[in-house]
This record gives sequence, structure tokens and C-alpha cells, in this order.
Amino acid sequence: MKKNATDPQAEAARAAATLAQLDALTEAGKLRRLAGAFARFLATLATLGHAPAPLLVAGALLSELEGRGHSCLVLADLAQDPSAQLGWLDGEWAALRTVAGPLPKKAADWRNLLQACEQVWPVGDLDFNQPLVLDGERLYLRRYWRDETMVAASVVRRAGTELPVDADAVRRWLDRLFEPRPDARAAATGPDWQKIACAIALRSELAVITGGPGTGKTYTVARLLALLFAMAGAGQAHGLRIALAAPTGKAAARLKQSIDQALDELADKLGDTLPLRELAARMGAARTLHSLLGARPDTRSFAYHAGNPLDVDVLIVDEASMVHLEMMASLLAALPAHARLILLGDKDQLASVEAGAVLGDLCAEAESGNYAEDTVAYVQAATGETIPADFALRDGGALAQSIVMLRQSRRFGGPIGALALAVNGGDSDGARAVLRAGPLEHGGRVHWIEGATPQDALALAVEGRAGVPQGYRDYLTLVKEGPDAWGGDYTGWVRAVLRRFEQFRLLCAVRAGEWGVAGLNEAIEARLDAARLIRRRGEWYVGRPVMVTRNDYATGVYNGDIGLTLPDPQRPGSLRVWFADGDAIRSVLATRLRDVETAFAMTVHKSQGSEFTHTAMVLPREMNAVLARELVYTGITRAREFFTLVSPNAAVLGQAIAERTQRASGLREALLR
Ligand SMILES: Nc1ncnc2c1ncn2[C@@H]1O[C@H](COP(=O)(O)OP(=O)(O)OP(=O)(O)O)[C@@H](O)[C@H]1O
Repeated sequence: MKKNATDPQAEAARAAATLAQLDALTEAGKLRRLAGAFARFLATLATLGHAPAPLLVAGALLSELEGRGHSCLVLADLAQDPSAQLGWLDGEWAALRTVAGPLPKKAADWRNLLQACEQVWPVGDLDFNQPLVLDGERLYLRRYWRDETMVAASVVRRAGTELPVDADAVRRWLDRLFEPRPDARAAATGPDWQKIACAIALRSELAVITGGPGTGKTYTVARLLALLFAMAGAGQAHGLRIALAAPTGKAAARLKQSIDQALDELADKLGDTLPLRELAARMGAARTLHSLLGARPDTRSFAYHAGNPLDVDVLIVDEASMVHLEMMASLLAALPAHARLILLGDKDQLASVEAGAVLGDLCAEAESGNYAEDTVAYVQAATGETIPADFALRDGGALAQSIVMLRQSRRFGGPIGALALAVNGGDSDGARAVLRAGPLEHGGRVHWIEGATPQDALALAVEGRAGVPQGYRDYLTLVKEGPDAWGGDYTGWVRAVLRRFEQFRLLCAVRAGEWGVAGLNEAIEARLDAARLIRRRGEWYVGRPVMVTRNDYATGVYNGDIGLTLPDPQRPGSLRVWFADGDAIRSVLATRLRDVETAFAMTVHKSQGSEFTHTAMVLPREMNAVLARELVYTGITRAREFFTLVSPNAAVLGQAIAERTQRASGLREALLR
């Protein structure tokens, strides 16, 4: 190791003082425990004297950022002052700098310092399996560097594989699969991006179809499946192995339902030309990614991997914005080289809870298209659609040729769509205008309770609002009536209760405090109890909605699953929790569920992949590190027909819209290499 400091004793004292300062930051709630522990671990690896204090700082911050969804530490951020990124007060960074310092002021100096440390592998040097990796001016935990490098290489390879396509045949099929668009509409809305997406997806082993809610991602992919089936020819179509997957059980069930419905409609339209119903039946259920890859209890490894690949030719993954870096790496590793991967998702939604923002990184250029000349020519031949010059002028790489953004929403044209669009575009005045015009102009579709009190939120949760009947009273009334009101049909009653519960949901931006999940769940329970809609007896009671917080392979419930607690008809006095699985329902004895929490209020993060007829979103009183445009957009787009914003402090909406989630990652750059 090249020495940075001269006096070993002074260096030892500085390292010890730095670790103590990191502990103090942990106590102050500014660092997670793991960050300090990781710095200590780095210190124990020093065989040549003591670990330099700046390395311990960088290691702790890297670990902290990983916990906040970043896949690396950008040295330029570290050089400037990471306080804002970390949500630290000025004095806190200054204090750490004083004990560990002097710290480099330039990214290049940080790089020089770190590459001299024995705990760091500078990419390209001799590799001793050091825990930290230095790639250019980014510092990684080794696992994330490996995943990011793997994802970039695999994506670029797949996107760059040009498969032979008979453009004339594609065009003939697309003309049958899609309705002709009247000229006037075509002129107003630009080319038919849905058709273009199908043609583009046929050409390589990777396709990314992104778009906001209701832009027809599922509609398009059903037609793409029919097209793949048609193009495979009579001989091979029957052998085509297609798998559907999504990050959560609910999203998987929704995908399967929508695709089945779309294929059914197509089958009616096309008659006997293609056996589409057979295709739908053969596809089997959509699965969670965990189950598809063969997750095993208590280990990060999967049954399917590069050495034992999945048995598929086409894999469709919906809600891809929720797929984190490690999962994407595992998925790509387990995919056979010849298989096609089709990712569907909304690039503007919140990124995954875990580290990485893979879909966002892949789609960084999606708005502008960046189609190369040969893509434009191919699209023209295969679809008859002309990609406008605006989307074809730039010099796009291989990945850009595999991405299509759907730009016209069929379901979201009204005020909720206008609100989502304003938020997404960073236009907080526009968002406020839509919300304030809500009750009068929009027939109550959107509504803003400004300057809300906790009582307002509770009243909304229980009763809904005028003209929009759904609140939790609705499903709980059905629960109280019991299966007798359903002619004694217990299963029919359970289905009806589950459906009604899906009508309304209260989403929170934060977990803690009276405006967070914890406080609101408690308050809503108390209010419902007082209204005699529930009778709390300890933790479990009839009507309790719960969300699973950890995968449990023994009972078959997964993180994010939502169920309702109802009496067990077989065992009077005991309770079962019922979960909807698409059209099917299943249940688990309440006492067997270990990691669950009450779900009258849930976080926007956890609501991804779900939609409710009426969605209410509660913002906290003060701006908070998790509040950002992507979160507000995701909350709004969970609403199918009605949206209510509840905010005690009107200013927070604008502040949240102004804030963008920036996840540090080297993926965008690696994709362009
Ligand atoms: N080209 C089209 N012609 C007619 N109807 C369409 C077309 N595209 C989409 N739709 C209809 O619009 C609705 C929304 O489409 P779809 O569910 O595929 O959107 P999505 O992007 O998958 O939405 P989400 O992200 O909410 O799942 C559906 O009812 C679908 O049938």
C-alpha cells in the first residue's frame, strides 16, 4: 500500500476517532448500524498499518447509500459535500471531516487515495477479491459492481443481436392484429407506437416497452405474443415456451388476467387463423420473479442460474420499474442465451425499494427515441409507420433500438391523467390548478384536502368523500353481514369482500408520525372500533387487512401480499387471512402468519403494481428525504377513477414535485460504453 499518512500512531488515532464519530452519527439516526459496522470490517482488513480514515468514511457512506437504493458512491459527490444527499446538517459532515481529515476536495484525489488502499480493487488491477471496487470515479460494494457490469453487458449483447425478420410478413400480421386508425387520429397522435413496439421487439433478444398507466403495454404485448406465435410458423409455434412474471404476486396476477383477456378478444377477431386460446392455456400462470427463479429459503441464490437456465424462449416481465439490480442480474443470468426478454413498465415510477433503478437507467433516452437509420427503415417496412424525424435524428446506440415508449394513454385522459402529467413534468402550478379545480370542474374525480387535520384523514378513510362512496366502511359492512347475506356462499362472500376492499386505499408517503403509516393505521383502527365496524381483540380481529412484510415459503405468502382476516367457517372462533390471486383466492390461518402489519394505510412504495378505484394519498406536514416527484406520480397513478390528496401543509406538494430521485449508478454510462 502506498502510504498517505506518515505517522502510524496518528493514523491509528484518526481511524479510531473516525469510527467513534460514525457511531455518534448512527446514534443520531444519520447512519444505519450496518454502515459503521462495515467501516469497522474494512479497518480489520488492514494488514499494512492502519486503515486510512478517509477510506472508513467512504466505506460507511457507501454502505449507507446502498441502504437508500444507490448502487455506488460517486466520488464527485463525496468531494463536494454529501450532506444534502444524506440529509445531514452541515455541522455533521464538518465534524466527521475534522476527525478523519484532511479529506480530498476533488474526485480525482479521492480516486488516488482509494486506489492505494488494500481494501479496494481498482478495476483492471490485480484482483485479490477486495470488498470494495473502484471503477473510474465510482466506488462500489463488490456485489453491486458485479451485478451492474453483468446487467450492462447482457443488456447490450441482447439488444445488439439482430434476429432475422420477414418484414413483409410482420406487416401483414400487424395489420390484422391492430385496428386501422382513422387518418385524422393518426395525424393528431403521431405514429402507432404500439405497432412499432411489436416490430422492434421481434428484431432482437431484448425489448423494453415503457409508458404511463393505460398506454397499452399489456394490450401491445398480447399482440406481440400472437405475432411471435404467427411468425414461428405452424411447425414451431406449439413448442414456443412463454413465461410471464412480475415482481409481486398481485402484479403477476394482473398481467395474466389482462393478457388472457386480450388474447381472448384477439381469438374472437382472428377466428381459426391462430390457436390463441391454446397459446393462453399453455402459458400457465404468471409468477413472481422469486418463484420463477426458484427462490430458496434463507439464501440469496436461486435454483435457476447461468449453469441451470430457465426453460423458456420468451420471458415477459411486467412492472419492471420494481425490479432491483440484484434481481435483474439474477434474471439475466438465468435466461438462456437464445431467449427473448420483454420488459414492460413505467420508467417514471418510483424505483425499486432495493438498490438500483434499472428500468429508469435503461430508459434514460426513451423520450427522445434515438432511432438509427436502419431501425427507421425496418419500422417503415414492418409496420408502415414513419418514425418522425424528431425521434430519429440522434445517434442512438444498440439499446435505443430496442426501446419503445408508448405515449398515448387510453384510460388516463381525464383529470387524474392531467395531474399525473403535470407532476411528471415538474409543473407544480399545473398540478395545483388541476387539484383545486377538482370538485367543480371534474365531478369529484380529483380532490385536495388542503390544510388537512388528522380528523379529515380519518373521516375520509372511514366514510370516503361526498359523491365517492368508498371508504373502509363499505367493505366492513359486507364483512359484518357475513356469508348469510350471500345465501350462505362463503367463497362468494370472501371474493366480494376482497373486491370491495380493493375499491379504496389510503397511501402514505412516510412510515413514521401521525401522517405516516404507523400513526394512521393506529388511528383508523381506533376510529373503526369506535364506529363498531371492527372489534379489536388483541392483534387479530375480523376485518383486519394485513400486508405481508417478508417472504414466507412455508405458508406461500410473499412480501407485499395483502390479505383480509375473516372467520374460519371450519373452525368456529379461529381466523383465516384471505388473499386474492387473480381470479383465485387462497387462505392461511391467521396464527401462522408471522411477518405482517395492518394495512388500512400503506406506503406508496408498497402500493406499486396495484390500482384502486379511489386512491387517497397523504403527504406529511414537513418535507422529508423520501418525498420526490416519482413518489407523488406513483401515488396518483394508483387511482383508477378517483384521487384524493390529503395534506396538512399545502407547500409540501410543490416541494416534493421539485425534488427528483437521483440514484447513483454506473449503469447508464456502462450501457453506452
Ligand atoms: N390500440 C388500442 N385500441 C383500443 N384499445 C386499446 C388500445 N391500447 C390499449 N387499449 C385499451 O386501453 C386500456 C389500457 O391498456 P393496458 O391495460 O394494456 O395499458 P397498460 O399500459 O398495460 O396499463 P397499466 O400500466 O395500468 O397496466 C385497456 O382497456 C386496453 O384494452
